[in-house]
Amino acid sequence: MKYIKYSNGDLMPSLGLGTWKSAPGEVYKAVREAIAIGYRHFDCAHLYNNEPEIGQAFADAMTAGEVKREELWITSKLWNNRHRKEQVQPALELTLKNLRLDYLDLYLIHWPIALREDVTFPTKADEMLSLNVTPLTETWEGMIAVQEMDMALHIGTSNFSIKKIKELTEVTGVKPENNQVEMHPFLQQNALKSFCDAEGISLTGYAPLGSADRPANRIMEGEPKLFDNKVIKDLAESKGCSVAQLMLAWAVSRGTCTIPKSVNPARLKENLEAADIELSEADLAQMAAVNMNYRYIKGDFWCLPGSDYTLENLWDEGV
Ligand SMILES: NC(=O)C1=CN([C@@H]2O[C@H](COP(=O)(O)OP(=O)(O)OC[C@H]3O[C@@H](n4cnc5c(N)ncnc54)[C@H](OP(=O)(O)O)[C@@H]3O)[C@@H](O)[C@H]2O)C=CC1
Ligand SMILES: O=C1CO[C@H](CO)[C@@H](O)[C@@H]1O
Repeated sequence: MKYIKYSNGDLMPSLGLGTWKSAPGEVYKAVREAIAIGYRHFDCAHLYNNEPEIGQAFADAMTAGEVKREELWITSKLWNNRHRKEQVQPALELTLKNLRLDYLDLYLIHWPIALREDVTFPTKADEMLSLNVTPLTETWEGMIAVQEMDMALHIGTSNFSIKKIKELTEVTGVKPENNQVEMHPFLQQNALKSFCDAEGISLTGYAPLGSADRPANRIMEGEPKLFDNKVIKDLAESKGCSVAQLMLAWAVSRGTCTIPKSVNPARLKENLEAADIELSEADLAQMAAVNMNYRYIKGDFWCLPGSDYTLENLWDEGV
């Protein structure tokens, strides 16, 4: 396993397990199996509605002596309807209770979007809060406070643009330590990566395999398919690995972290083993050429008519 080093020396395993869409009833088994075969990094979120079951799996694995808390890297995310400064601590307390933990390794602001407290997913503009009313810098101050209380050892953002990261840093003087964004061979995030590399901010890539199990209404007809790409397929064949493994090895080789989701024992193993596949400069150059800045999770679901959220001010620097 490769690791990403934080400024205090903490090490985040470069490959972790995603848990969005891992359904209650199956996520417990998946997490136990993952721990048993060597996963040590788990990506969670309040939104995923499965933190209690994941917490049970952590607790049982620790009781069984399979792993110690300090050997695990556990990330979770603040949902959009708890963006007021004073809401951050109670939101994190609930996540910690559900996950049966005393602290998180990393806590992220899930989206640069603010919602009314009683709304999980908005269907109309008046369920959203303008960033002029609930600015991201206010949410970030709440995140800084929970880090100071050691409830989260590290804090960061998700789905944040360069512009929004700069704004947080300029206003509060505290830089996010990690930004989690969609990233895979079709969306290589080169500008964001150069910025984060220069600033010492680690990047985690979500949907590293293209998120084929996302809700059907989020799948565009005719969208490009990573698993059908000839360059990726040929290179995987020449390396003697699967297409999924090549994409994960690519993410790890370029110094980013990747969090593929699976609830299938064979694929859990296949994905974990990808972290140890070495790619040459020539392999990386071939993969670089596959980029098409294609985003599967478009964020258009936030852009409700009458709200002040648009795709332009969500992504700032473009897709
Ligand atoms: N911060 C954010 O806004 C977001 C964060 N995320 C995080 O990122 C994680 C990963 O992204 P996600 O959207 O789940 O999508 P992924 O790109 O990880 O794809 C998951 C799909 O790929 C399948 N799969 C897994 N391994 C393989 C393999 N080796 N070969 C072929 N198919 C495979 C899974 O099926 P099966 O389970 O049956 O193996 C599932 O259908 C999430 O689970 C979540 O933790 C995701 C989206 C947004
Ligand atoms: O992590 C996530 C999973 O899916 C959600 C959408 O349905 C996203 O909002 C979110 O970022």
